[in-house]
Amino acid sequence: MTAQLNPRGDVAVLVPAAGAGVRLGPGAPKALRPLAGEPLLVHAVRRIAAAPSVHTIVVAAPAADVASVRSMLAPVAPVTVVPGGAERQASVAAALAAVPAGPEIVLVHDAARALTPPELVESVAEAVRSGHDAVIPVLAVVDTIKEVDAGERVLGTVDRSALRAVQTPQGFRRSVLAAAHAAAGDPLTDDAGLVEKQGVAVVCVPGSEHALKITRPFDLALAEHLLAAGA
Ligand SMILES: Nc1ccn([C@@H]2O[C@H](COP(=O)(O)OP(=O)(O)OP(=O)(O)O)[C@@H](O)[C@H]2O)c(=O)n1
Ligand SMILES: C[C@](O)(CO)[C@H](O)COP(=O)(O)O
Repeated sequence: MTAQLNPRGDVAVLVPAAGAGVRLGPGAPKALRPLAGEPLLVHAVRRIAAAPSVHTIVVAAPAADVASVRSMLAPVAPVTVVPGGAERQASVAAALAAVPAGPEIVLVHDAARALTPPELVESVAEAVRSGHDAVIPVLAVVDTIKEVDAGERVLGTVDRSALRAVQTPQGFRRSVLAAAHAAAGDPLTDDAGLVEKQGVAVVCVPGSEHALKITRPFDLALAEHLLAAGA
């Protein structure tokens, strides 16, 4: 059954899904690879669509797969699909350009974080709604972190108490994200980085273990187990 989005919602979610997935190994573009029999992108969009505040979803798909992604997502939720770019940043910019008038909160969410719970979408959106210009979900860093030189010799141990591992969805006041992308230079790995460069304060909210980014084969295996356990 196709999920209905909320016409009175105030949130647009951009879903960059155009990456190759090199670190996952050879195969189809990562967002189209199966997890428990369905593409990662289907899992991701289903969870976004279940968040009550979501008004619009725009997916940036691999350019060669736009038509097939449209057909694939039609039974899941009403989405707009645009061709992505060579870098994540370009994919996000393409999706942002396709957001209709209305939503004043924009979230950017990796298709690769396919098991992200709808509650995290809502908590990031609510933090923006409450007055923050830019919000990122984070987890504490659990390993000891070493700084090393080019020869893998340890230079020192980093104080991890001030470090955070950053997830998506990242949430922004729409005008703030648009201005950051309009001013963007060399590609950065996340949208909060662009906003930081504009001098905008970025605040953290608690992330979710289920929002792991499926990057390497182990992550895919872990996601299979999490799904089997009810994620
Ligand atoms: N040109 C790109 C590159 C990445 N992404 C998306 O950005 C998200 C985060 O990127 P990552 O998980 O690192 O994906 P890949 O770039 O595909 O991974 P790799 O570096 O292993 O190829 C993913 O949902 C990916 O599809 C995108 O839309 N367009
Ligand atoms: C946006 C992101 O998922 C936050 O952790 C991450 O920065 C994507 O970067 P990657 O280099 O494509 O893994």
